[in-house]
Amino acid sequence: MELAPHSLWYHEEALPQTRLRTIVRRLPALVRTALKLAWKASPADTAATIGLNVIVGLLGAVGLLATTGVLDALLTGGPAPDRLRAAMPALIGVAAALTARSLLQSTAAWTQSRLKPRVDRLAERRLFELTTAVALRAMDDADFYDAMQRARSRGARGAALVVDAGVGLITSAAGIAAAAGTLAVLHPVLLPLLLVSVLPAGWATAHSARMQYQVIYKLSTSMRRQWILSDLMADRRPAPEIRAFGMRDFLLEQYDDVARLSENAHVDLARRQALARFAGEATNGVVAAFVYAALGVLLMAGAVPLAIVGGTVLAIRMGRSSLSALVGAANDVYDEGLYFSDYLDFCKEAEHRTSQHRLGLPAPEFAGVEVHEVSFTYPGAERAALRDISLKIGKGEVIALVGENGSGKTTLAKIIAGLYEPDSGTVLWDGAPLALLDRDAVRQKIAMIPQDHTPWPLTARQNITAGVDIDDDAVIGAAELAGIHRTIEELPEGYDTLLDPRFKMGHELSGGQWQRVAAARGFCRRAPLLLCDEPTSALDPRAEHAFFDSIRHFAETDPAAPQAIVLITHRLTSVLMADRIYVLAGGRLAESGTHPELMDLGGLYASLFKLQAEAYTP
Ligand SMILES: Nc1ncnc2c1ncn2[C@@H]1O[C@H](COP(=O)(O)OP(=O)(O)OP(=O)(O)O)[C@@H](O)[C@H]1O
Repeated sequence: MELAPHSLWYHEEALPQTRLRTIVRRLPALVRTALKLAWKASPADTAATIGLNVIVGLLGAVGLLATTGVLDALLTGGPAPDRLRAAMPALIGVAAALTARSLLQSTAAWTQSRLKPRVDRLAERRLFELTTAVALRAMDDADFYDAMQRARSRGARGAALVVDAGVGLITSAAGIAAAAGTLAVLHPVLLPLLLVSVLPAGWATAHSARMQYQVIYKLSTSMRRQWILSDLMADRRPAPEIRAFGMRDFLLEQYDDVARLSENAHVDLARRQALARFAGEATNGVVAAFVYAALGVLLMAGAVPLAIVGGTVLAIRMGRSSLSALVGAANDVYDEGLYFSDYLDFCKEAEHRTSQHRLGLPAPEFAGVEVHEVSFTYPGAERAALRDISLKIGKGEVIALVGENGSGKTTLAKIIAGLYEPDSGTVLWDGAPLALLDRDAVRQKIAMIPQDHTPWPLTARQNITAGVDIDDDAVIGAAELAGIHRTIEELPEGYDTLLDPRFKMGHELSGGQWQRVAAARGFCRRAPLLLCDEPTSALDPRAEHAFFDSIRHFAETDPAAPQAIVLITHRLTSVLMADRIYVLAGGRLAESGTHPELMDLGGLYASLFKLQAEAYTP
């Protein structure tokens, strides 16, 4: 399979939200949102950081005015000792203002650096609250996946960086206000000149940030693919297959393809950014020279008294550095704001895709599930995975879903479990439409042994309880039922053994053993409806037989046993005892009935069954 056409991994479309004007308009809202997040993370540190930085700015003005006072006293006529004596109070003022400024600056830096990890954690936590709650369908949507990747890789970190830049913006604004106040007293005409002098560099940095964001946006799919390939090449699970199939060169080629795309885009970006910087710096130098020349002319023309000259120069320098800091901070807010906007947009979209159905609760007694004319198509898929499916699962029944690969069995099970919402048709739980019920309450009534179970990097016990508070007896009971109790007991730390060899003391299980752990996780739930999606595909025949025997025994004897079981399997001998068998073909319901009825029908089921039976006949 060829996986590398660039159009698949590279977004060519325009990025309207990166226009400078749009972003400048969004700046206040971005800073406000980031500061709200900072406040939530730590009100004390946020208040201290902003308050201290504003005071630092004001102390700068006090220092400037005091310096002008010192110069004024020193440059006035009279004997030197008298001038020095007259300058003393202002000199003490300068020293006090500078010392207090430095101390407060260090304290502000400390409180600000305490904020960052807190905001980081809060933003990331929010992201994962949403990624674990969005409707499963969103996870199949490539656009949503890209947005999630952008929010994860840069966006969440952007929150703390926007907070930092926002604080920088406030700090430099306070510095400018201080310098502007001082300049207004000394010579106000210099202020607009200063503003003009920093604009070229400001434009250059904002422009290059925008170019960088555009490249990262366009590369987001290719970067995601690059990470996936990097993970595959440096992970232990695919390692045997890579070697056995000699896939190394092929994978490296695939990697080169996307990595080179990224490399070329970044090299080109570096060139364009350098050009923008050169242009900005060159213009900036010319404008700065003009500003100082204008000041020189004013001084020579005697427009400003000599005593004010020193203070004016210092105020210009302070104003200029504060303005550069302001442009820098605004640029950082803009730069990080682009990523933070991605994060905020993703959170909004994810909230939108998180369905909260809280209109009612499913009845405490399980009465049954009815699927009525359900159709479903995966996002971006051309063909429907399910078309007009209707079936019933009654209390006390074992229902089997069979059919060839891709016929829609797993999709149907996920719809019954409420993991996907059908495009049309309804699923009725105890007579009530699933869409109107409280999702969490419904999910507590369902246990699932999925086909694609996850080997969680947790202990054996946690792999079975899946985070639910369940007593040891129930855990052991479920493990016994799944036939994995003895294996777990023999592990070095028993149920407390970490099941992941990537960590020290971690232990690996075989494929069949993992499947039994997944089954134990399903049994442990003690839910009225148990959905088993090929629960024995990795088990040997003896184990498979024992597995179904123990489920039957469990269902007949244990009050905590499921009241209905849906079994998906390709081993048709396992469904002989089912109360009803539904046969799917190409997403449609082809046949239904008991085993004898379907055999009499002589249709798809009968032919599949005979085919399997023949395979065991010499
Ligand atoms: N996440 C997905 N996104 C898009 N299409 C999907 C997704 N999962 C399954 N499909 C498609 O939906 C159809 C039904 O798949 P499903 O997994 O339900 O079949 P199945 O009967 O369980 O197959 P198998 O016996 O191989 O497990 C298939 O054509 C498959 O390609």
